[in-house]
Amino acid sequence: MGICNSKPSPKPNLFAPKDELIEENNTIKQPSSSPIIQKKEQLEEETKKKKKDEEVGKRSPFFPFYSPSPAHYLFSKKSPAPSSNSTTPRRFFKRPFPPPSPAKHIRAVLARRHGSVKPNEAAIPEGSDGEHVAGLDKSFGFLKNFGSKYELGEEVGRGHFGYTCAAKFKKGDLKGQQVAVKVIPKAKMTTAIAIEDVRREVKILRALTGHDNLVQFYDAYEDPENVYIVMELCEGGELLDRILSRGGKYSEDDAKAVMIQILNVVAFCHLQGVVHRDLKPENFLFTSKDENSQLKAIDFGLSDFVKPDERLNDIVGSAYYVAPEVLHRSYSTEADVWSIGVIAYILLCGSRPFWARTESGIFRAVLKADPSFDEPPWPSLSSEGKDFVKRLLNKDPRKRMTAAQALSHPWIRNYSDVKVPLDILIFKLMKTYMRSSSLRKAALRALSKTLTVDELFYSKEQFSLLEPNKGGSINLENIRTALMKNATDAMKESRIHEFLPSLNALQYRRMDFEEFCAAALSVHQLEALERWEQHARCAYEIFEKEGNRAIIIEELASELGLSPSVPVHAVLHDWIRHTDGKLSFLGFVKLLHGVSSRNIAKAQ
Ligand SMILES: Nc1ncnc2c1ncn2[C@@H]1O[C@H](COP(=O)(O)OP(=O)(O)OP(=O)(O)O)[C@@H](O)[C@H]1O
Ligand SMILES: [Ca+2]
Ligand SMILES: [Ca+2]
Repeated sequence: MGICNSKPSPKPNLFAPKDELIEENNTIKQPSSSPIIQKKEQLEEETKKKKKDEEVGKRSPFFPFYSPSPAHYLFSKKSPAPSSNSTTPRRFFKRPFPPPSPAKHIRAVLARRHGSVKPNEAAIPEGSDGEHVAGLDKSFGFLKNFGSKYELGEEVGRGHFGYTCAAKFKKGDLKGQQVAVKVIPKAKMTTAIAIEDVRREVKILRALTGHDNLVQFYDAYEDPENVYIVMELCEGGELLDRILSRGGKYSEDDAKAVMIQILNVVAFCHLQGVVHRDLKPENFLFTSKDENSQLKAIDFGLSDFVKPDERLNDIVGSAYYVAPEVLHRSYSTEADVWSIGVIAYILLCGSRPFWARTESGIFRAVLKADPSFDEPPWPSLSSEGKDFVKRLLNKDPRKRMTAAQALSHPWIRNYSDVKVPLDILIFKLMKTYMRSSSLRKAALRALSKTLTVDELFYSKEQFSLLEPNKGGSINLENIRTALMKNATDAMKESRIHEFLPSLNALQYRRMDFEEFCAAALSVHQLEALERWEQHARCAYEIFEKEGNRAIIIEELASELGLSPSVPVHAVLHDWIRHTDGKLSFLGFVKLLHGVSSRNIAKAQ
């Protein structure tokens, strides 16, 4: 192993069109004025004004991180009034200026969830008491005695769906102990989707709670007016506030410490089959004001369960953090990793990678523009740091690192003793591998032999998490044990059911590390590397010696499982070398990618 070991060189940086990404307006810097509190209509007004100002050559006076929806700040009791000193110091520092990201979710989603505008979905009007809307069942089966157990205190935060208060236990052993309570008014739940979202938020919190970097969930209550989600109180404020209080930038080491915690919890969620869908600095809270305080993921309000082969299609999230494939309506857990890439980019340079004044402008940038790595401070940052961010922000989800892979990236793993968690991806890859033809397995094996020691770090970690026997091999039982060990109680059954059947062949035989490297190898990810061509050439040489054999077109077609409708001679003509009837380099690379009648038909 370790035949190809050239280093990747940085990718060329293409700038976003100037009218979309206006750098000078996209940097986190200290505010020059009191908070700008904008309602949506106000904002549209101001955006228009801004455009006009620019047309006449004036520089916009607005703070760079403009927020199209400031509901959070509008209603926060603690938000400092303009030029007022009467607020608490925390608040003063907390919100001296608008947030660097739109707290709001993508407009269409909000509209749908709140039932305002969706042409083909009957929006049910709110009842006069804001609670009983015809046909909607707003009972959740949660506990009913919230008021007798807790005493609500001051508000600590607010979002689009509810507000969060500190609260205390009224009696019992825990009397006086503080918790946080997210209060979601039932009056706001005006569609079945909105109700289902709350149900799912609680279900997911309940299923996932227990991870160090996930807010501890205690219980959910309801009364005729509200749903109450009781959880641990995080007193250190949002990650967003820390970014702002540092003037927007983190040192590489400080950014790593934050990234490790974010990646850890997200890898965990993905392993459990949950995609968060709203990762942004507002949704990570510090437990205390301490510099080294632990970070916790919150707000699973847009999260969903996703099965291994399933693609989700609803456009959900917050504009600056939304992944391109979400906008294309076909996505899975990789979309969260993109959002982490956006957070990493912001942490390291203080600007957003995709910026525009309008939501559609942001979407265009996300789909088309490459973020800049040329402007300060990027030239002075480590090449590993840049490589890390670029691999999170790959527009092709198949080529993007997973959260567990990101924890294995040299930029992170050399920082401290990071424990790499079990990666959902290896189960997906192994599943595909087990279904592949013997010819493809041989090709993958050849490719895996070209991996460098560095590139094998991740596979080694994953393999050891599957706890091989003394002989260094795994079977179905090892995989079952690892899944059981890593799944939460709520998820055990579903995860086992989702993965084990496809790996059934390992009931009767074992898999050693060498084969595991081939099985758990993502050709798409390797293809994203600068040195892909080299890997492929080296692998072909190995394949020539170890796996290549003369094959006739019909046999190849049946190995590939092509349907009889595919004109095999026309399609596979170049896949076979005419001199000796063995697989050509082209055929080899195609085989590595795996083919199906469908993508062959598409390529025609
Ligand atoms: N456990 C907690 N401890 C302290 N503060 C919290 C806690 N949970 C939430 N908050 C505060 O309340 C705010 C709103 O909570 P959350 O994000 O869950 O609400 P939301 O209505 O779903 O928001 P969004 O508009 O982002 O969807 C958070 O940004 C945070 O400042
Ligand atoms: Ca939130
Ligand atoms: Ca939310």
